[in-house]
Amino acid sequence: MGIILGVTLLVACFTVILIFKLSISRDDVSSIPGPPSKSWLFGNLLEFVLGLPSGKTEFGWMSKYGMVHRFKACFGQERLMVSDPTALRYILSNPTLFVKSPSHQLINLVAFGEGSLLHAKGEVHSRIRSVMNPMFSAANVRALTPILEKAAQDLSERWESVSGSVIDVYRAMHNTSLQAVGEGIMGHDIHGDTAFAASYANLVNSAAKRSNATILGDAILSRLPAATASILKNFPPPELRPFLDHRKMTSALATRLLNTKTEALRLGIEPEKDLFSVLVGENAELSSSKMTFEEIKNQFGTITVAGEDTTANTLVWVLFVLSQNPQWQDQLREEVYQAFADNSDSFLDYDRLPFLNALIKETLRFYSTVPHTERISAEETVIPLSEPITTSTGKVLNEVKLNKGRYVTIAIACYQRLTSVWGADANEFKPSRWMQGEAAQGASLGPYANLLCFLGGPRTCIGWRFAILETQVVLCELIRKFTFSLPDDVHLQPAYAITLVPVDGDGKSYLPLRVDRLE
Ligand code: HEM
Repeated sequence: MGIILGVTLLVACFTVILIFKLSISRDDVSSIPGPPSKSWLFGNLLEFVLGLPSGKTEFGWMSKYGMVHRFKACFGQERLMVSDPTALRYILSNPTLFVKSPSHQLINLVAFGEGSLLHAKGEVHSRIRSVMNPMFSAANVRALTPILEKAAQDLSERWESVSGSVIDVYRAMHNTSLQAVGEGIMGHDIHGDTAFAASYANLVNSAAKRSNATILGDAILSRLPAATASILKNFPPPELRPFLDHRKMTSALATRLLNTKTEALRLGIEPEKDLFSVLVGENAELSSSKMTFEEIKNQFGTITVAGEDTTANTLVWVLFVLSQNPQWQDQLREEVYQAFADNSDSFLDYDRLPFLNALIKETLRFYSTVPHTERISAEETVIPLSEPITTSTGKVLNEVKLNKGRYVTIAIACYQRLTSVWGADANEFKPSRWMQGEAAQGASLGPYANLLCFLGGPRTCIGWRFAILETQVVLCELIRKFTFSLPDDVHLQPAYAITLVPVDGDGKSYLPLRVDRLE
């Protein structure tokens, strides 16, 4: 009798475990076609993350396996790669269902602290966004035009004395972008603050490093229990140390700047134009949704990192393209001369220069500054598709069922090469596609020109207007005064370093251009 009872209990337990296992593995991911895995340890990540030129791997997968396919990450983990517009809209409009991965969250926490826009989630994120969105309104950003023009003029003055030589335009764009973010957003010359600039450079260099070790480190960080984050925030592993150092550096500076801005407000002094002064003023008027001092403070580092590197690299790619196309330089210069000659307002309306904006949009489409980002499903869910998928067993899926905890790669660069959205010439760099209005077919995804480069939904890039204005202003200043050419012996290709950067044969981020002053 005892034996029968024991066996019955064992069978019952086994059945419960089996049902549980079947129920958690019943989603569609494993049956979706994708590239064969290269190894259990790295899956397909080495070719995806380190492959050169960056983008070649995922564009190849997309044309072979379609807009939604499966690939492998470290330790045999399966992930979905998504560029299907319908699926992307669903993922982006549900930020509490598709959350950031633990390793991204840990990095954001170490680098920026609690309440940073890049780290906050759920209701805290919604509240902070609702307070900060007006800070980046079209009017507030447009009011920064003179500050951005000054940063661009400082650069062109520095270049006067080196005209005729080959300059590392990559470094120069990063310096100018740091000046623009510092003076336009913080109201402080962080570019001239050597200790800050050095600590920032250290952080960017650490973040940009990609290797077998960083890929593995990322996979391990993602598997640590959530409770370890509060310890690692202040005692991070060595590779995250520059992030902590920079958080401390930014925190001290931000406290000083915020105290000054708050005191100016209290004394009724006319606020400066910088966006943090605007935020301090607007936040003081609020009651229930107010941001705390600590929350505002933690946005300083967030904005520096999110705003400097991305915009600088956008400028880098536009100048890379122009340096090989003198006829586009002439066309742009002609348009800019004309616009300045005709302008009678205090600011030039840069949005009204068709070729300038066509070049910027095409660069953001073709050289997507942030080529991809990732999310994890926080719950079981079903992703709708715009085109059906045929699984490895021949089943046709009109939607994809996902278990909780599934990784989804948001394939920004792939979406921006979809022939169904951009036309048969999607793989050509062609500014003229923007000259007759919008270039994309279908409903809009992102905030700007139907591009996904600034993402979409509630976690859309908050600084996209600032990025566009900075790019417009710097390009106009430079093209009025200089010509650019790529030396014959320089060979560069795009590489993934969180953002997309040009690298030489040694893997160094670099853009050496011959810069000549126009008579
Ligand atoms: C061409 C330049 C830029 C590009 C391509 C870009 C791209 C992006 C992308 C793709 C995201 C979403 C990341 C994710 O959730 O995984 C993002 C978020 C963000 N960006 Fe930008 N960005 C640019 C410039 C800027 C600038 C100039 C600023 C600030 C001045 C800025 C501030 C932010 C912030 C704070 C977030 C987090 C928003 C949130 O989660 O609510 N970005 N950006």
